[in-house]
Amino acid sequence: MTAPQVSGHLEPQVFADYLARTRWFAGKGRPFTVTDVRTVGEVPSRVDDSPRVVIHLVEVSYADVAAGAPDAVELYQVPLAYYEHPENRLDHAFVGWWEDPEHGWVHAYDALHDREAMACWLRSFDEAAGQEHDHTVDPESMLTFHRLPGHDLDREAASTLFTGEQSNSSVAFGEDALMKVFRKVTPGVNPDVAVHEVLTRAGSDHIASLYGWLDVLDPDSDAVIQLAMLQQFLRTAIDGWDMALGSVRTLFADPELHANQSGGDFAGEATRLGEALRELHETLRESFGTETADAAGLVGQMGERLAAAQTVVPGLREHHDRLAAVHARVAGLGQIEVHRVHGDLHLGQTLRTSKGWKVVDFEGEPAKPLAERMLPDSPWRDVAGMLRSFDYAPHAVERDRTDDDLADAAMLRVRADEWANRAANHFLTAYAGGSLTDEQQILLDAYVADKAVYETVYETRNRPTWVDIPLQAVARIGAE
Ligand SMILES: Nc1ncnc2c1ncn2[C@@H]1O[C@H](COP(=O)(O)OP(=O)(O)O)[C@@H](O)[C@H]1O
Ligand SMILES: O=P(O)(O)O[C@H]1O[C@H](CO)[C@@H](O[C@H]2O[C@H](CO)[C@@H](O)[C@H](O)[C@H]2O)[C@H](O)[C@H]1O
Repeated sequence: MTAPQVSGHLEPQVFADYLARTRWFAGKGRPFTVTDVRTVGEVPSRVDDSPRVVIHLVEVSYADVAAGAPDAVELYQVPLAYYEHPENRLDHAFVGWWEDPEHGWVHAYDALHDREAMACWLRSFDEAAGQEHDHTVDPESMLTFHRLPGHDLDREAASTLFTGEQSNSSVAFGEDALMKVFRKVTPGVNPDVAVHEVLTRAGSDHIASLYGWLDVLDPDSDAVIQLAMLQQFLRTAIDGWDMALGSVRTLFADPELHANQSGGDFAGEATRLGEALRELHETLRESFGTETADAAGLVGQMGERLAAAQTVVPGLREHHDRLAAVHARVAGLGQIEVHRVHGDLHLGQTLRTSKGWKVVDFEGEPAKPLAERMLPDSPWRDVAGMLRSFDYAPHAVERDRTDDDLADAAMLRVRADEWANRAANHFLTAYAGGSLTDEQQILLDAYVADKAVYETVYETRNRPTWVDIPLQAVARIGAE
């Protein structure tokens, strides 16, 4: 079976120009060329007046690394809505136009911005229901819409594209469902889909249930590529990061009060978050099983990560010995338990709903290769991620302040530490069911160090003005 060809002139430069304008393209700071544009399928279920919705995979090659390096080539998904005439309402999502010998003039727009195009997508998911859980809607295009049983979609729901800071693109369908379209795609299973499928089947209370996903058999790699995921829309949920910032702002508004006296005290939520993570890890253990890993190997990996990070963030060098000493204590633990974990947990990946805390986005750290993100790891990696987030929240509020009253700033620094320590203590006690054992503390300290090092690289590359937050944390590690 061959992929359907869109004839005409799909100029790579059209896609290069568009990628450079998007939030989600991760190669904006690098010298890149679009080296291939593949058409992998057309979303079916059109009705009168709907556009053709054609899914393209755009291959991007980078000139700043040697050919063959892991990050020398990336693949991005760009679904386009094809119209015969210009659609002025979609000017902001215009990608390009060309003359197609078969279909005449094509005016192409990013399909995620277009309600007509998204309606085709939703209908395709809806039509996949009732076929056990797996139904090839259009064998010609090799696109497969999968559905899990248990939820009837609202077929008429209108789409709204999320506008937040995201590495992928999310579209809400009314109040019913949320579709995440993966932008940077990799042949093979996407961990977000895989983990959500298992946790949904296990009935976990701490995730948004998976309703379905879309994949395609890519003729070039001869592998399945997962393109999108449809899940429960937690429409009334509040982002954990926003909640934490709100709590800190309330504390800072009246710095005479201690964190435990503040009206916005976060301790109760931190406790509930700790309980939620404990239950989530239990379900992950039961569903995926556990293994043991050699602690010395872990120390080696952390050391390699630190060495690589120092080339990006030279300011880490002066902290190397203290960080390495914190890592080294893990070696004495022999074998440690590992299993499937979240892998990149922070407050921005948690949502507070009326039914408790939910965790989203199981893709792992975006910078890691897919194969590495699928490996089992210690649950203390997730715990450490949350502790780092508790440190970030007050410092993020502090850095936004314009008030230069020094006495006040010193007081706020005390309150910032108080807030972070209080949240961490409540979270840890709830997670561990009491005090940590020596072994748990050693693992936690090492993962906190490892995460802070990762963050210095992440911030240097993505938000250089934030890098002081993890650098200050690194300076404290092993020094107390
Ligand atoms: N099921 C959901 N219901 C409501 N909001 C969600 C849901 N899943 C994610 N979100 C919101 O969308 C944002 C982006 O989701 P995320 O999965 O982290 O995307 P990305 O992979 O692009 O970072 C999250 O920060 C969260 O606020
Ligand atoms: O959400 P992503 O999977 O894209 O995670 C990446 O971006 C996060 C920032 O959006 C980054 O998190 C860091 O900043 C957070 C505050 O914005 C803070 O709460 C986290 O503790 C801190 O690590 C994350 O590391 C990165 O992988």
